[in-house]
Amino acid sequence: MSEQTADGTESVTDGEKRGGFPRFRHTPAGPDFGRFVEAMRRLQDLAVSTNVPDDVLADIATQAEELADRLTPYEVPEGKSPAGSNIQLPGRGSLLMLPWMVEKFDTEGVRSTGVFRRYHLGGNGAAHGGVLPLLFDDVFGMTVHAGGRPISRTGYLHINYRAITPLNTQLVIEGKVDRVEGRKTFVSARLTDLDGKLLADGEALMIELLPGQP
Ligand SMILES: CCCCCCCCCCCCCC(=O)SCCNC(=O)CCNC(=O)[C@H](O)C(C)(C)COP(=O)(O)OP(=O)(O)OC[C@H]1O[C@@H](n2cnc3c(N)ncnc32)[C@H](O)[C@@H]1OP(=O)(O)O
Repeated sequence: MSEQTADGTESVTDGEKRGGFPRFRHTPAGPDFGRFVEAMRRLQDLAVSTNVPDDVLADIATQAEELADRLTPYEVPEGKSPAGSNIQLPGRGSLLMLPWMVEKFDTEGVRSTGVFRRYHLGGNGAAHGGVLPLLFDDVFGMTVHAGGRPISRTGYLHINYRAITPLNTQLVIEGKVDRVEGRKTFVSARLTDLDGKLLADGEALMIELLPGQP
């Protein structure tokens, strides 16, 4: 059973095993949303890879402020933006997520492919170590969802960095459910290059939320 709330989400009763999570409706991305997100990603890449003369930067900063001012009137609550729920877009349309494409999403697991970009640089051409847990955690969340398990939160996340993760190189991550024990879903994933070389692997415990848990 669920109830409609004022902001259009549905609050869900205990029996639906969603903890305190509201049920959000999918917000479809319009025809230019993917283009917008990719343009923002280019800006992120350039923001960390350019050294702009002061006089030019003053003008660019003004333009960036103007762009933010144009977007501000359209702010919406969590779950009401196209960002995050459009699986046909890189990173499901979320600027936070790696711009990877989901190629497989079913009870056997999740497979996603893509590249780490300049924005994700750690040092000496390799991806920042902190970006990999973001990728793994998101794949684990999708793996739980694709596996038909209830809304869960990450209890722990363990990553083994097996080799340097290169930028601008097509890579693959595959996640699967290993076992289920009551509220606990144990998941694992492997990040490889297209030749199958293992770059990182990880495992996590995803815990089903109890009624009312945030
Ligand atoms: C197209 C659309 C697709 C959309 C896809 C969506 C993708 C979204 C992707 C986003 C995904 C992002 C996801 C995110 O990033 S979620 C954000 C990161 N995670 C959190 O913020 C979680 C914070 N923690 C909590 O909220 C609570 O601790 C929870 C709710 C998780 C459990 O607190 P609760 O009080 O309810 O439970 P419990 O403490 O009785 O424990 C229960 C059981 O678990 C065992 N246990 C607990 N912790 C550990 C541990 N560290 N190692 C080993 N075991 C552990 C414990 O022993 C017990 O076992 P047992 O005694 O029963 O055997």
